[in-house]
Amino acid sequence: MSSKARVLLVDDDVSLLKLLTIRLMANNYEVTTANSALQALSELQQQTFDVVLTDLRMDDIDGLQLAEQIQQLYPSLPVVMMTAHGSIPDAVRATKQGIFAFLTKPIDKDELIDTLAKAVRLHGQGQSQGQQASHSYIVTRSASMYHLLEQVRMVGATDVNVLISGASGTGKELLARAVHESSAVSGGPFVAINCGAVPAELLESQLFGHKKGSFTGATTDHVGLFSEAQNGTLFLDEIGDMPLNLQVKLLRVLQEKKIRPVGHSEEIPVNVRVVSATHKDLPAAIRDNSFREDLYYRLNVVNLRLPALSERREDISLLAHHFCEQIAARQQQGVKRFSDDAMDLLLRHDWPGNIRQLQNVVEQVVALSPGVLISAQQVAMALQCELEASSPIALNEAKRQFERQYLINVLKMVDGNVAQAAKLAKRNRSDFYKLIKKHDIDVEQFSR
Ligand SMILES: Nc1ncnc2c1ncn2[C@@H]1O[C@H](COP(=O)(O)OP(=O)(O)OP(=O)(O)O)[C@@H](O)[C@H]1O
Repeated sequence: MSSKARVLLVDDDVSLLKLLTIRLMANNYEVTTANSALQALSELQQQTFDVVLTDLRMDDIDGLQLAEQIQQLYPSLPVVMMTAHGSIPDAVRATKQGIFAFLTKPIDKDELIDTLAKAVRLHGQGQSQGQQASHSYIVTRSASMYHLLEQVRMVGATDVNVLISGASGTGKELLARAVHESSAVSGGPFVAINCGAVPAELLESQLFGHKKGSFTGATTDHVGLFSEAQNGTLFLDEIGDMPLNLQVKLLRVLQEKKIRPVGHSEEIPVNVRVVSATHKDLPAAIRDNSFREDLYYRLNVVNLRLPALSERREDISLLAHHFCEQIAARQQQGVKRFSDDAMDLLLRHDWPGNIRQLQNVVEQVVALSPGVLISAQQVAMALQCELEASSPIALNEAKRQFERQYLINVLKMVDGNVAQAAKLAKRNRSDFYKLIKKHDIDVEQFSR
């Protein structure tokens, strides 16, 4: 993203727009112009800004009404108002409305630059309207997310365990990082594990470590993730998938703040903040006895619920633009933009896969758009592909995919040693070889 502060300049006097643009660009601002309040509101949907500089008197919607809208939609975005000489009553009204400052025309160059610099610095510490200073990587303009980030800031000051709930792709890992960043252990490591993606029999050693020779495949000592996260945060994603026997062990670790690596006789003290997340309904899992109630209360001292993207539609355009900027920065290209029709399609979509799905769609359309402007047709095609990709697959195909992933996970754990992998999977070696062959897996890639 650009390091220049971004100004949205609004005036229906085109010659003044030109003059101020030159002045601001000469002072290292990135300027976008709008010759009406309506155009300004449309720019605000497409892009992020650090400050809005607007004229008071305009034809359709005047500067005060525009400021009112901005305050409702982007409460942290400062507005600086330009007024004609003599219109002080309006200007006073403007200050009362919480407008950052007013400048009297003809605009004094030094006062202009000075005021804008203060606005950018003081309001949002240089963050754009979609972001909050302390969580600059969480892009949002939604009131419910601001509320959530405020809760993150508050729990950050404590050392309580936090459970994040939310559908897949809503940003649970990002929020867990935000908890870590705002905590007293932010200088320590942030270590994440997806409890659902590791075979149950290996999860214990992944978490607590093991001693060489403590089980088949344990060819070296292994430092577990709790030790890796010492004096930092351990993020247990998909905690609802943790097997019951391990839930008991985890509960003990949380109570006693000590771990016992597999095969070790001694316990090791640990100082780790645990943040966990799930897309499952844990109270329902407690009712059907697949999740322990005592562990639930230990983990869920504070619950942070991430809303689905469809519950914060005001974030769609902002996130879409944010992802375009990320791609541009990564590929060192100019930023592509959505046509109005294309944005309309994004705004009307339901996003069952949430932000991750939006990110995929933006990646696709940016890659396939020949010009700077992304068309509605391209968005429609990408959404159709996503729909096809997310339609349920046949049971046989699902089994095949699971089996393949299982084999890969087990082989990874034992650095590609087929004999050990076969033992872990409780299969004889030749059966295991047949499975590897069936799935066309290259074992070599797992050996160190
Ligand atoms: N508010 C946000 N601002 C910017 N990027 C976001 C935001 N929320 C999510 N993302 C991005 O969307 C992607 C998905 O987010 P993340 O992995 O945190 O979701 P998740 O809920 O943990 O997903 P899953 O349940 O599939 O593990 C990531 O690339 C993340 O960086």
